[in-house]
Amino acid sequence: MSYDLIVIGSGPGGYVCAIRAAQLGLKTAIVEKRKTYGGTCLNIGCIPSKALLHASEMFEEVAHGLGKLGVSVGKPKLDLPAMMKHKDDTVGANVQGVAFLLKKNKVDGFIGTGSIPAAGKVEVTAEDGAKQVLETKNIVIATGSDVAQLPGVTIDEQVVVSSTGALELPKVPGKLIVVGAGVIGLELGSVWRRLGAEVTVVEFLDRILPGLDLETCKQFQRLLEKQGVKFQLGAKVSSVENTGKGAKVTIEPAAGGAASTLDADVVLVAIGRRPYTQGLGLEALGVALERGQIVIDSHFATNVPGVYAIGDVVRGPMLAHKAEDEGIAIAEILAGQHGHVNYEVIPGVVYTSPEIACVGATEEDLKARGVAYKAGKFPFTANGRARAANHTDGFVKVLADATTDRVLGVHILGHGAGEMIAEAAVLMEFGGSSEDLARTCHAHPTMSEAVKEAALAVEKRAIHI
Ligand SMILES: NC(=O)c1ccc[n+]([C@@H]2O[C@H](COP(=O)([O-])OP(=O)(O)OC[C@H]3O[C@@H](n4cnc5c(N)ncnc54)[C@H](O)[C@@H]3O)[C@@H](O)[C@H]2O)c1
Repeated sequence: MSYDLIVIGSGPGGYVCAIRAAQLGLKTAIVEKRKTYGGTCLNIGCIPSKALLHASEMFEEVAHGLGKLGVSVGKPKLDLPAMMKHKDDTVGANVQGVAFLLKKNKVDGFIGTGSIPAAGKVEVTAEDGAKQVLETKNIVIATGSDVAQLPGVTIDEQVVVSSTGALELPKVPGKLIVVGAGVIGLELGSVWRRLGAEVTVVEFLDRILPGLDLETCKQFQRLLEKQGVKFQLGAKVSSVENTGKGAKVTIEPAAGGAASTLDADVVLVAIGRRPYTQGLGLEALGVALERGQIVIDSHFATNVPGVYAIGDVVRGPMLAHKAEDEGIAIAEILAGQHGHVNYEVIPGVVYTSPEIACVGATEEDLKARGVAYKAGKFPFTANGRARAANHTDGFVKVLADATTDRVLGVHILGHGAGEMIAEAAVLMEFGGSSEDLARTCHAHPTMSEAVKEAALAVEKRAIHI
């Protein structure tokens, strides 16, 4: 049998691509190395981390947040195995959901490692070594990314862990050192800090969350410090000595100077992720790579006819929803339609407490590009619903083109920011202005009124401040 499309990798990019292709009538198969579908995101990334982030936030809320609301429940007790079961059940339900969807859409699933011996052929090697070769017109590589390693440091997932091990710790570490103040470090650092660990984040740069709006990140860092997270910025972790029971972490000032050491029970290495292309046979096939990424054109095509790539293995942010949109776009292109991704409007969310959510340009981006802009800001302290819910930390910032008023970026620090950012993404997708946002009726009382007020503030006419 010959397929129209074989997708290698069943993460959010791959499985969404396969489903969309099948919807459009392409005979589609998907190849997955893990025993379950869903890739890093569903199995060991976005979904399990959100289960632990939610559960640990509830734990902290009960411990510190309810008294002020007049709800007295005494000191909460942590049942870590139950919390882990909630996480595992969440993952289980999600991966089964994907298996159901693939079956419903008549996508053939092959469990095994996929490689490409030649254009038009995908070899699947099962766990027991059995091989089969499938024929196909098109191949989409959606093999995602893997943890970036710190040179000379071995991740044993017990003492020195990646995000995978940090989702599975059998007990709360006394001292947790997080290497890297990126999204993973701050999300998983938050989980274990809330459950009782003393958390120190060591970051090479002089700021946290590189790439996100600086003002938002500075205020966020202050909030994390108030929560008890310690930061060493401008500091590079140069080595980690694993003693079996704990670790000694050597830190050097990024600007040079004398090294110091910190002791930890667990060290989380969260210094980024790298495209995962090993074992696909890309070198022999002649697929062009650049800095580990598969090179594609604007239609996701590699230099080898019939071979395409999407998601974390190609350029752009390593985000599940970016991969999903690329998966849909390439499926539509292969079905003869005009699939497209608007890279200007890809939201990003950091699922901490409070959350950070953003879409579009930062102030730093606009300054670097020499774009004249107006900024409107509105704090949650001035929002009635935020006060009622005791969620007054943070603000909304709307950045609009000074000449056309078109919204170029929205940045939110606050409870539920990840949900609130969606209206900004829709507005920007339609090329909306701050005036459009300001004149859109927002329900009262809601946190999202702060988005409208920030839009009003662009023209200095916010009402509630
Ligand atoms: N909520 C989300 O959207 C989400 C959640 C998890 C992961 N992700 C994605 O996964 C990818 C990986 O996340 P991440 O947090 O590992 O990486 P990251 O690239 O976001 O951050 C890594 C940080 O580590 C620092 N660093 C590097 N080497 C260092 C060293 N030796 N010592 C000290 N600091 C060092 C870097 O300066 C950087 O700030 C990212 O692309 C991220 O977008 C997204």
